[in-house]
Amino acid sequence: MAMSNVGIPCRQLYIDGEWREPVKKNRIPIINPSTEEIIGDIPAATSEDVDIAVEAARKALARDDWGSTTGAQRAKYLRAIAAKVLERKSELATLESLDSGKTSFESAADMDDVAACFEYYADLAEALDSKRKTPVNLHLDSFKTYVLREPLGVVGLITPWNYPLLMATWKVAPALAAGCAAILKPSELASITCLELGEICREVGLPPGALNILTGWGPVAAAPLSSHPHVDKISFTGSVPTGTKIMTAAAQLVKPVTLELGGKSPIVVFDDIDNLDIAVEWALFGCFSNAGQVCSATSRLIIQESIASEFLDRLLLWTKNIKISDPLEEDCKLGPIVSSGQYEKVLKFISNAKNEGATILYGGERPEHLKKGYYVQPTIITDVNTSMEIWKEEVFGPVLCVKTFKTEEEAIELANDTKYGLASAIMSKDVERCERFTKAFHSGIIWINCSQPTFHQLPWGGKKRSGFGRDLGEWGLEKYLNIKQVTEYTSADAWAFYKSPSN
Ligand SMILES: NC(=O)C1=CN([C@@H]2O[C@H](COP(=O)(O)OP(=O)(O)OC[C@H]3O[C@@H](n4cnc5c(N)ncnc54)[C@H](O)[C@@H]3O)[C@@H](O)[C@H]2O)C=CC1
Ligand code: BAL
Ligand code: NA
Repeated sequence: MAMSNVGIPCRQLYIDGEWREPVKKNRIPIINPSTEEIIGDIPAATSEDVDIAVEAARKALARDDWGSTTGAQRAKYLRAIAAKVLERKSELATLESLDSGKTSFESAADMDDVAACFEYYADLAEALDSKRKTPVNLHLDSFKTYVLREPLGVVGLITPWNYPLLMATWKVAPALAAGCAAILKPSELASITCLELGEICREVGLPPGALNILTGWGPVAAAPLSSHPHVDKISFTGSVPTGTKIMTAAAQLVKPVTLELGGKSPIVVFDDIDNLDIAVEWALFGCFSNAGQVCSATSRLIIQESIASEFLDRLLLWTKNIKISDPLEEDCKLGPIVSSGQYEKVLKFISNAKNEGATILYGGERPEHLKKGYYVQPTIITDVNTSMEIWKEEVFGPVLCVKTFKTEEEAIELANDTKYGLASAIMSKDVERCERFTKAFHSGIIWINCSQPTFHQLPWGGKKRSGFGRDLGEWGLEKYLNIKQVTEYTSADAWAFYKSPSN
């Protein structure tokens, strides 16, 4: 097994620019999914800590050192954070792998993306200064009007474990760029790197309270954010049931939410593709990267009947070639599932599929050479029908289900046959067909001749049960801004709607 000499830092909650022990002093063990061993612990916040953090955030907004900053000043903090992430890249990537089971390659790529995302929102923060006040010309002599873009206020950012620091960054970077004060609640299954973000913020001198980081159990440490009267918005990435709870709690206060939830995304492969292996690799990457724990994973392969048999043969060869190992081992391409709970859940999906009559073409079990750790073989399931659970529900593991089609109409019907609407992919060399599918797919993200490449300049989010609102790009910044109209009466004349008593 690959050994790591990176120590797990022991941290407290990051509140008001300092490390603070949680009021109830509880901690949660950190489990390395590759060894099943406890490798440290994280603080477990409760509603008492949430109250303290919200108060710190409110004070930060009221103080000049954060509340009156220009975008250019905030950009300096964001760039300093990006630089520190890169400085600590190798250590942070190892911590991410130890905590979540991500392969070292994927963790390192995440850290690059984290730094690039902070840099990107630094640019947008600077650009905000010239857009902060936009005059609107009504062509009236008696009125002067303009629109202000202001920070929305205190925002609660609740994030998952599949890309722990990256998903946090997708929310933290734009929230800080906008000038909000934020409370980040990462997943209890993988919080280490998010706590290190606290240390980085402390080191770069981010004003106290601008970002607070509370680790802990969702219902205890995150739910109070959704129902807190002084939290102005929730941005969430995670499961549909939790998203529903957050929206329900927030609705009581008419608090805006952004929800980035699950998916069961299709990848449609046509027989006109030039190169089978290239398409096979995208299908593989689309469902097995990050061990399939990707909200946008293209976990339904919809393949044209005429090439199905040849395609599946190649897919099988490529799948057998995937190195499954401790995520820190060189060339590892598939690490463990994040936790025992998620591991059991994935295996249950596979056994349910079998019981419902599907065929496990490959995988479906623990790899023989790995006796410990939450490892699942990359799994390909055929003989699937559209009423089966495996066709309908998000697995969040390396499990691909396959269906064939004959006509374009059938393909699009199968692709959209889902309650989710996050992403859709098409593989075809017919440009017009790709355009037709781009229009016909019911989702927020379309991939043409690829699956999963994600760029922080582009909007990220879905429709239907995959949620609403967008992370990333300029859309990811807008949602942390309050749009305020200002209307000034500039005439010296009376308004003269009422009859003046002095006449
Ligand atoms: N869209 C995505 O990227 C993700 C989807 N999922 C889906 O969710 C399934 C379950 O994974 P979980 O870790 O249990 O997801 P989850 O949705 O429960 O967890 C995500 C975040 O929500 C928090 N949370 C939990 N209960 C909460 C509550 N009542 N109020 C506010 N926040 C709460 C958690 O602490 C965590 O920070 C996965 O199998 C997968 O299908 C999970 C992670 C990411
Ligand atoms: N590609 C990362 C997006 C996600 O799984 O949330
Ligand atoms: Na962990």
